Amino acid sequence: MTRKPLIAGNWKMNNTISEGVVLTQEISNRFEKEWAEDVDVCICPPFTDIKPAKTVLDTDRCKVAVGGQNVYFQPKGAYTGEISVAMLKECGCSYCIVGHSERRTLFGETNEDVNLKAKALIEGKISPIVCVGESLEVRDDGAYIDYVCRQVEAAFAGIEAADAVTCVVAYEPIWAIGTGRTATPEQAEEVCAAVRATLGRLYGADVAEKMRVLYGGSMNEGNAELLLAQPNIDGGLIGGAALKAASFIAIIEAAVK
Ligand SMILES: O=C[C@H](O)COP(=O)(O)O
Repeated sequence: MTRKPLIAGNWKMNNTISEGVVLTQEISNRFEKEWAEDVDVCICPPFTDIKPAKTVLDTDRCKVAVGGQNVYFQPKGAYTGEISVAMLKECGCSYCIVGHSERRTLFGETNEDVNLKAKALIEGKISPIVCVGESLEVRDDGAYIDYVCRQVEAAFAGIEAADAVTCVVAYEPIWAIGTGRTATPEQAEEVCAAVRATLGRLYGADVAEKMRVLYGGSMNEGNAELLLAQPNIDGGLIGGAALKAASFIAIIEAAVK
């Protein structure tokens, strides 16, 4: 089956509102309307930039979606510094990243948190982009497939098939993030195929075949085409290369080919 690819740009903690508006405008100007038939595109700016970016895209009728980089699972209350699903929704978010390795390693996010966040997003009709991936230590130990598949199982615990199908999984080996050391297409495909097999065990092959599995980790305009040509890689979660309109657009073009 052919799955529509998703190219998601994770801006991380980059761009003030004014900088974010400029970048969004550049992306919007270069985004060809007909691409939207063949690829879904999303930008995930910092919280402060989401609404201004969405306004630019809406004004241009540009079919690039916006997403959050994180969310808290509680609906409201005394959770200083956190953002709810409803807040993301009102900013126009269609997607939200959960369990990014930077959240897991720098901010102590656990598999259980990721699961709760994914469930809250599903409830709010925002598609979670569930990030999984192993450290270099785990890879060198050789048990990386088991490790990643266990992260997938934990993230989807208690989520029904009808909801799982709205979710995206992003495989991001930590050793490839921001390092310029991309996984080879074969390395990325091996784990993305194992992720899909895990989804198949959880939900059956039909559901697993419909779900999108992305690769992330130093994807750029030079390596995107080969990575995206792999049968189990349905798009990319892009960090550094999403911060320049030209490179982000080149990756989108590689997905449309
Ligand atoms: O969310 C994006 C990933 O962490 C990849 O970042 P990167 O493309 O800068 O390696």
